[in-house]
Amino acid sequence: MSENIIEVRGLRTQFGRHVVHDGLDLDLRRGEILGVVGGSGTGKSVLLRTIVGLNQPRAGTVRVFGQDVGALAGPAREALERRWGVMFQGGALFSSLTVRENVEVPLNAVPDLAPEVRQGLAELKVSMAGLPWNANDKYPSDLSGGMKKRAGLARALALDPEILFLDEPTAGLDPIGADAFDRLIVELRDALNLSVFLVTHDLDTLHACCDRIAVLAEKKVLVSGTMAEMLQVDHPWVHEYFHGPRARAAMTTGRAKE
Ligand SMILES: Nc1ncnc2c1ncn2[C@@H]1O[C@H](COP(=O)(O)OP(=O)(O)OP(=O)(O)O)[C@@H](O)[C@H]1O
Repeated sequence: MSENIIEVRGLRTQFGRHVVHDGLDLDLRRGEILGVVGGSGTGKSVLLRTIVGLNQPRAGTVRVFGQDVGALAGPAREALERRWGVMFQGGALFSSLTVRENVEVPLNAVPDLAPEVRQGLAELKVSMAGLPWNANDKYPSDLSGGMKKRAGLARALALDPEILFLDEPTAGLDPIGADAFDRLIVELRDALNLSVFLVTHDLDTLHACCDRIAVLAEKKVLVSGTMAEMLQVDHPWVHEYFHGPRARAAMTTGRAKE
């Protein structure tokens, strides 16, 4: 079995009196694409943000590459953070910067990088994310939703991460755009040896991309496993999710064949 590169144990997160996670355990294995699903508000995005250290848990540990994220500070924490890239919902781009400049932002942290090298690296990532050359000089307001997501992906790839976190990458895309994005995720994983933590509601993405699925419910990861294993789970929400009409459509037709 592959090594766990993320291990979340006994995680508790809460905002005021609202407990989002309680006793949550989760693993991400090296090289896999893990789909994280769950009803609205079950804490998928909060889990992503907690793993990357943007949200402070009340209890539990998050270990990435064997290191306790919460216990690291300063240069050690920055070095760990350079090993992952995050694509937030909607791309979370700086509106006053062009696409290339957005992708250059993480590269600014690399010491002694000549401006033309930084620019060239940013352009390479823009192209790897499947954007045309002329997208480099565009501002986020000039981009379609799908292009914004690709620009966000390019920025997440800027520092050659080993782990890619994707928050609802296909939300709001048309079926053809979403299918292309699914294929891009798999191609990038294969080409760059990435491990991918992918928050999604998209059943087609689960079928097309994910090696394993983790279901968030009842404040924890209720079950995790392959799609075949999910289909055997008889918890009411899990059963409805994986056997409902949309699930049947995703299983029998798939977006690519629509
Ligand atoms: N900064 C915050 N302050 C207070 N509450 C928050 C904060 N961030 C998230 N929450 C709450 O935590 C819960 C989980 O939010 P989260 O965005 O993780 O859900 P989700 O599973 O990603 O939902 P969706 O599928 O709708 O995007 C929600 O009830 C949300 O309102």
